[in-house]
Amino acid sequence: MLRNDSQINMNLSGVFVSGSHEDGSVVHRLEDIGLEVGPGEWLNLVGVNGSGKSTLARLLAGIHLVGVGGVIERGFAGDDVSPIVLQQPQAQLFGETPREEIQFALEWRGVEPESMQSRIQHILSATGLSAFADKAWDQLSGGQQQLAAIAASAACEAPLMVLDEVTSMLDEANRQVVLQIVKDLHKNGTTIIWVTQRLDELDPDARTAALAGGRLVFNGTARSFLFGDGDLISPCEQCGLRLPYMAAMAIELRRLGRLRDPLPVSPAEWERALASLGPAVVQSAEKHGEFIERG
Ligand SMILES: Nc1ncnc2c1ncn2[C@@H]1O[C@H](COP(=O)(O)OP(=O)(O)OP(=O)(O)O)[C@@H](O)[C@H]1O
Repeated sequence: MLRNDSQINMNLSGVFVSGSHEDGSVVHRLEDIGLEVGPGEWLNLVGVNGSGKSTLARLLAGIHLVGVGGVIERGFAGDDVSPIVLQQPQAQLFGETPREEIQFALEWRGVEPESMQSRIQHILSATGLSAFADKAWDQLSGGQQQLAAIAASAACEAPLMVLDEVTSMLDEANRQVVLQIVKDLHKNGTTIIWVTQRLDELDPDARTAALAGGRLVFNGTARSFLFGDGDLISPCEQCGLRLPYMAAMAIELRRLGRLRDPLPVSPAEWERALASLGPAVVQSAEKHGEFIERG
């Protein structure tokens, strides 16, 4: 394991990233970001398109960006660039096959040759890529290439891993595979930065930071991001994001006096909440059933 034992938080203060458009006008990709990330945390990054999620994700991974200013202390994550998986895997593949990709990642992290083969086999099998391990990229689908990029990053077992909308091109089965791998890494102490547009996949208690126009506009739990603290318009809606169907239903049921705070978010919480409601509500929820079935 290459984990850094340091317990020092990662800390960003007054961070900005500015650039310029082709016509020379200045664009602020990030402005005045103050954010702390502790070792072992899971931090969701959310926001509409162009709000600055990918820029912040790259900064947190330790990638140097042109036009950056402010204070960035990487604490437990150390000085090395952390494994980062992007939405478009093609942009980051170095090897010619999934096996090579994973091997390159392990070599980059300085893993001893003796443990390399077992780690490669383990992650190939966990991602369901064993049968495709030695195929060239042009024989693999976009989703399989994405899985290979995730496998290579996960195999590193680094103190921090950044995933930028990595499930957007995966089918439901592979999305679940990836979520499980990342959850297992998190359980073993890896800090996770999870950029997502899928608000229905947020764990209710996971810290969630929301960006709007390059600024950090919310930093709290996913539950309070979705429902607010008695606000008329929830932080989620204030950011211009649409509430997931189930969250909107929970708010409506609260308005009707059928549910009380804390409102349910996870499938397990919904099962408990639905048990206390009448069959009409349950049928309506089941019509939008994927969420319930995942429980
Ligand atoms: N290389 C770049 N140079 C200059 N401006 C950039 C560059 N990359 C992104 N931007 C601008 O910075 C802002 C934030 O972009 P970023 O990709 O971080 O947003 P995002 O929230 O990840 O968007 P999306 O959800 O569409 O991926 C946008 O206004 C974008 O146009």
